[in-house]
Amino acid sequence: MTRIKCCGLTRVDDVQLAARLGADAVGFVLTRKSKRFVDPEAAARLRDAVPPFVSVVALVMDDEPAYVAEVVRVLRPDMLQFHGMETAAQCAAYGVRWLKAIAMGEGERALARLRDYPGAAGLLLDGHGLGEQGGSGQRFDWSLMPQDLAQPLVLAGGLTPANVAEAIRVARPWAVDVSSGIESSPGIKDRDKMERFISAVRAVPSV
Ligand SMILES: O=C(O)c1ccccc1NCC(=O)[C@H](O)[C@H](O)COP(=O)(O)O
Repeated sequence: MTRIKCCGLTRVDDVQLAARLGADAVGFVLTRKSKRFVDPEAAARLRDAVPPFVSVVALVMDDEPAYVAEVVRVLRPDMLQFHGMETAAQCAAYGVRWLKAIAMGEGERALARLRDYPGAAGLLLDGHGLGEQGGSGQRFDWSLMPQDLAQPLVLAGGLTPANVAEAIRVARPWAVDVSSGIESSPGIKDRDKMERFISAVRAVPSV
């Protein structure tokens, strides 16, 4: 069964809907560089709407260590997701399990970076280019998804209700991550798109 993370949520209703529909994780974007930014206190209020057994992921991107520490203290996320140029040592500095996003926009050249984060709980392969932001709906060549890494891989970037089943068949990820593909505008999730996305993932037979 492919796990599902819905990212970039900013509203309690969207958090509750994602959980009700069966999302395994919800992501809050804590970096001020994002159109989906929520501050640590607002994210903590969203967290209070997350039921048991649904994971809370806090996304940061080249943010100051003191700010990331504040995010950890106020939000108490289950996991941090680093979306910038952070090193493995920087990601590991907070005593919280972490994911590292790898910018796959450069194609095959990006694959070398997958070996740089042995301590990550998982690697999230996203369609943006190095130094660019995620959450932009850019996809990459799914056939580049490695099948021989020990760490769980999360497929992200440009996934939609219409393409996610094919993406899973090609890339065979541990989990999928979606943001703009289930939105009506940045940070505002669309009920129908979210329902169709999660149904499409669940309809793919397990391998
Ligand atoms: O969502 C943002 O605005 C954002 C800003 C800066 C860094 C990362 C950001 N988002 C990452 C994600 O939401 C997802 O991990 C992923 O990129 C999927 O996005 P999408 O292609 O829109 O489905």
